[in-house]
Amino acid sequence: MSSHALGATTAPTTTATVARAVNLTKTYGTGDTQVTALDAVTADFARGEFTAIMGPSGSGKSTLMHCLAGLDAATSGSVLIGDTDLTGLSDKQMTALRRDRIGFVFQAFNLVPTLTALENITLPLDIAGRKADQEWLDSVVTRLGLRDRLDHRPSELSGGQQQRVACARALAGRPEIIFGDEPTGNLDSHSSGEVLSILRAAVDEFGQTVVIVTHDPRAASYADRVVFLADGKVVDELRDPTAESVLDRMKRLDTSAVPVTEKV
Ligand SMILES: Nc1ncnc2c1ncn2[C@@H]1O[C@H](COP(=O)(O)OP(=O)(O)OP(=O)(O)O)[C@@H](O)[C@H]1O
Repeated sequence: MSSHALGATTAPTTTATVARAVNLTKTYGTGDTQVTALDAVTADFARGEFTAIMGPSGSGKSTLMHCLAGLDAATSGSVLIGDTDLTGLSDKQMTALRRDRIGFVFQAFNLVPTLTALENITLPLDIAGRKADQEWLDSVVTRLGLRDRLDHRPSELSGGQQQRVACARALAGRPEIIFGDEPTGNLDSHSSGEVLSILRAAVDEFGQTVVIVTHDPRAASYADRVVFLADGKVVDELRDPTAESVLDRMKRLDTSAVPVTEKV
């Protein structure tokens, strides 16, 4: 690993908060069928921190992540990535922001089947017309154990290897923040552990900021902080989680819990 990569900070902005949701509300539908997916959520995500978002099914986890990542627009409230308020950005500006400043890891890997692992990793940079920082790319590929897999197509890789390629793709452009929507949802426990260790290392060794949605207390235990949602509200937060402490909070998570948005 090059000293270039170790301890590198990647975010060009000056604030310690990389992503911020302020009073974020998202409703679907109207009238009797209206659903409030997010109910005035305020949450900060600090640079160099790994956060897991948890909560019962339907509590708004994916909606929150999609709004934070500029994949979905909130009904009211705002989202900031660094110093940029996403509210009011044009589609073109939003596309450029997602491409240049955000990395994604999805449950379904989302690799292009006809491209090699290396071509998949550099695809977002190629589309953006940006040249890969070769030293950075080398350290990411080595750290993720993909050096001898770069010529393989996704169908020639295991699920865990495919997700490692997706992690490398997310890291390649040195984004300000990486979002993972159940990134281990399709993996066995061994491959899950590998991918989570990589996301952990991205924070510890590369200075990245990572936010994942997960249902798995063991996955959440890799994070520095767990934010719990229920009924579209932030209802709890846990620092330095263990699988046991997360499971315990999940059991106690009651939809009537008092929101503690001010803590987040
Ligand atoms: N496109 C949509 N149209 C209507 N309602 C939606 C839509 N997307 C989400 N919802 C509703 O918003 C609420 C929050 O959904 P969301 O997917 O964010 O929850 P979640 O916590 O991620 O759930 P899960 O753990 O099951 O994935 C749910 O009641 C859901 O039914």
